[in-house]
Amino acid sequence: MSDEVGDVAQAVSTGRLPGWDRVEELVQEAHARHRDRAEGAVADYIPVLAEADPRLFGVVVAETSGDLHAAGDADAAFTIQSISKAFVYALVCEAYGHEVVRDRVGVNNTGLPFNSVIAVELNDGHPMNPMVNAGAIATTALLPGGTPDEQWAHLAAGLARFAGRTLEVDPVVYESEAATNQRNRAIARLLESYGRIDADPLEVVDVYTRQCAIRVTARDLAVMGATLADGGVHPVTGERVVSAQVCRDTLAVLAATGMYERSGEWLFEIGVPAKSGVSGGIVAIAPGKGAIGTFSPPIDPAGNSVRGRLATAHLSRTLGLNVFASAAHAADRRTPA
Ligand SMILES: NC(=O)CC[C@H](N)C(=O)O
Repeated sequence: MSDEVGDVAQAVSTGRLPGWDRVEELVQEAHARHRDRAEGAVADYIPVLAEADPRLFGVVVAETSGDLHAAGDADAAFTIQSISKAFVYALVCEAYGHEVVRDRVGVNNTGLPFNSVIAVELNDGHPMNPMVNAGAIATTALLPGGTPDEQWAHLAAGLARFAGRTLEVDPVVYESEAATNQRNRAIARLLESYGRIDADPLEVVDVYTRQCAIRVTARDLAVMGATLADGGVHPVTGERVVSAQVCRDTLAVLAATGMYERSGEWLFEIGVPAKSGVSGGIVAIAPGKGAIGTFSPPIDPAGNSVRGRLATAHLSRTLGLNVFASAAHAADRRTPA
């Protein structure tokens, strides 16, 4: 029996996975083991992101009980970037429900980079995937509100409920991206040309650019993710942010598409739904248990933080978070020792 399968067997009899008794130590270990990794490069296509300190590295686990465990630069602020897509998606699902969002935005991986224009063309203008730019822009366009300001207010209030605190926009990152986001504007115009966006595309891109510039910490990401893990109830404030069904739908989409064209590899190796952003954040969600928030600016070619991936993999393995591990356990029970 493999260690992991053995851990799950023990968990079934004790009600708690063994790693959780050492969670504090394991978070420190995940940080210490990967602190000195030098692979990856800081994103520079948004000019100001290139100034990020590549040594920053924070790791936080938030349990659905509200207990938090942090190591390293857990409170360093950075812009949420694409991780906003997961939480805005949840807000839009909450407003319109499963069918509407599935039909308008889609739930499949495009298999192409997050800012691909070809992906839109290949699918008759259907964005397909809410976790890449085209789909996220189409999702933001659906936010409740009659004006961009009202839509922004809905978005900002929703993300604040996920975080349990008010989140600010980083004006420098917002300006830097707003001045250089011609590609996202082109994607929005393309969606418009296919009749996939009803609102003014440039106004939608402005709200989208602002949502990407919201400042968070690894601690915020862990807590926001733990709210999804907890069926939509914030583990610290106790507030219901979205319904349990919305969490289920959002986690399914993250599993399929949250790590861009590496989503399959991520699920295969690490086994938890997750979302990353180009500034170096990752949130990984263990349904019913909690979430891991990591931050470290150097990213791989797909746009996923290198140290964040390694730390999340370590914690998923040692805490027994892989959502498919119970299948291994079921098989093991039927195999005579
Ligand atoms: N992958 C990302 O984090 C991309 C977000 C970035 N704001 C963009 O639209 O290009």
